Amino acid sequence: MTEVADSLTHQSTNNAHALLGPPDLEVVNMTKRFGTFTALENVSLKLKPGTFHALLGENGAGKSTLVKCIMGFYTPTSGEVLINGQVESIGSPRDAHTHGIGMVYQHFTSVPAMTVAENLVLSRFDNTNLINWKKEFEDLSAFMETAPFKVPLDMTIAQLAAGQKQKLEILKQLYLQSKILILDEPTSVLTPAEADEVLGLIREQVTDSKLSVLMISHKFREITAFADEITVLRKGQFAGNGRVKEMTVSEMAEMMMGEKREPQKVEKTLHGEPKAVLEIKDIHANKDNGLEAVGGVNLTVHSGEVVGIAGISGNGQRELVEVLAGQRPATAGEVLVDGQVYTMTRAEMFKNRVFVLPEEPLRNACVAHMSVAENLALRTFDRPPQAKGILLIFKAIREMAVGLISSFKIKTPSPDTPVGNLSGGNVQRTVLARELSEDHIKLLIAANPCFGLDFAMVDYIHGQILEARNRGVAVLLVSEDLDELLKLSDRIFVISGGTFAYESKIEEADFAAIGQSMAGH
Ligand SMILES: Nc1ncnc2c1ncn2[C@@H]1O[C@H](COP(=O)(O)OP(=O)(O)OP(=O)(O)O)[C@@H](O)[C@H]1O
Repeated sequence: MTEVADSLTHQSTNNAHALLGPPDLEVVNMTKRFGTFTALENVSLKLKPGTFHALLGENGAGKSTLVKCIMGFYTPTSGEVLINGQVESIGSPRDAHTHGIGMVYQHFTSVPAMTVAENLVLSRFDNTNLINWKKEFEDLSAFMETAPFKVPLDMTIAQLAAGQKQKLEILKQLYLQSKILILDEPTSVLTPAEADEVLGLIREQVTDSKLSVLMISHKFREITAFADEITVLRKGQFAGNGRVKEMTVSEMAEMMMGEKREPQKVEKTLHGEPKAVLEIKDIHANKDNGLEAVGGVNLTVHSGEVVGIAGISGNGQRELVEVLAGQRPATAGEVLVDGQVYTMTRAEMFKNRVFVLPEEPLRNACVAHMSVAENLALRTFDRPPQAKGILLIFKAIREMAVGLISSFKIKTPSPDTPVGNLSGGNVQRTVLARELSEDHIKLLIAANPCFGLDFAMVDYIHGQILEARNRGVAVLLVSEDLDELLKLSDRIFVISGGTFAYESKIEEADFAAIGQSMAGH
């Protein structure tokens, strides 16, 4: 295809979409089975043009399965998608795109080494062989002029902060002329201020009838601030819907859980004389590309204390946690536990009773193709009672798994299901169950422990962390959720550019100063 013809084809598809407002989207009696397990049963939902619709439900309720059926990632077992009243067969995200439907994921999908402009052009579904970059750049500049947020076209993705990356993911969909945006927990990597900014700008597009939005969210604050309507799923079935203005948060929560639940409150209590448990001394560590990620940090966590580390992702906190978990070498400095040099081997972790909840548990703390029971046993499989005779092993592993599945309410078809088949929140529960169920923890290092969990589970985990603290456990909590840090921490640090930019006792913490340090000012 010639440059001109190619460019014309692209423009004509764009223009066809651009002139129209969002279509009416309806899901009718959608059912999706995985083998004998029914993840979604007869669910219907209406997304009226120019509305902001939130999709709620506990972990494993079927939210992602529903949107994946709409997007054509999954073929529904039965049920239909209607667009402007017409039954449409959507067999792939490309089909969804031709109907103006686009999805923004929890995690970024742009190519880090390429520029914003290159990523935008690459995201198009046309089979472009030849790209006229001069023309593309002009078109992109014109698009950026009218876009609700600005991201510099010539910067590489690696240079962008998390907030800008998420804005780019949304811009990509606007560039593709998507009229229906499906957002899967879009703010989980943003600070509260960034989340409000991004959702506020999307809300304006919805109010102007340029977009419709279907957003999966666990955050009631965002739902009440930005959404018009909700649909609630429970155990794969429709549990209710309604207009946000006419509902209270506890009514929404009740719809999700099927029962009224009061939030659990754990008070902080004073523990005996605090002892230094974890001492981090001038630790340096590199990123995967060899550049320095952690530039010399010092920190002590005492028994009976939660020390929080706030920071926008990409400021060295991931690498610091990986050093502490024995997954990345430190280039300088040392770590002490109970005053002794600590080398993070599995044997030392066991001896010192150190427990780690890393980020992205499916990648860092699970073996995706192994069963839930095997993953729950990863810490203890080589110790009695799980390691005597071969039969006893399986029996003990299974018994332990059944107990943990029940107490941590892990939604899994069976203990033998591969952990990779569980919903995101239930993978997180599996790792939490394994790491928090031990009675004898001395030091707990947790990175974003509540990422992607529903409100009831967040409440439960917060309670577990505080109870551990009250028992005298030293807790290092690394989180991108400031509300969580302010609620749980006794002292708070902000990491920015690989060093601590702020430190305070929680009673004296200054919210504005924390925000500014996070932003690197
Ligand atoms: N590919 C798959 N194979 C087997 N079971 C699956 C598969 N995908 C999802 N499931 C199951 O379907 C159920 C619904 O999962 P889904 O991911 O839709 O939940 P969700 O509401 O999005 O949860 P979360 O809030 O935790 O992301 C879960 O019990 C999950 O284990």
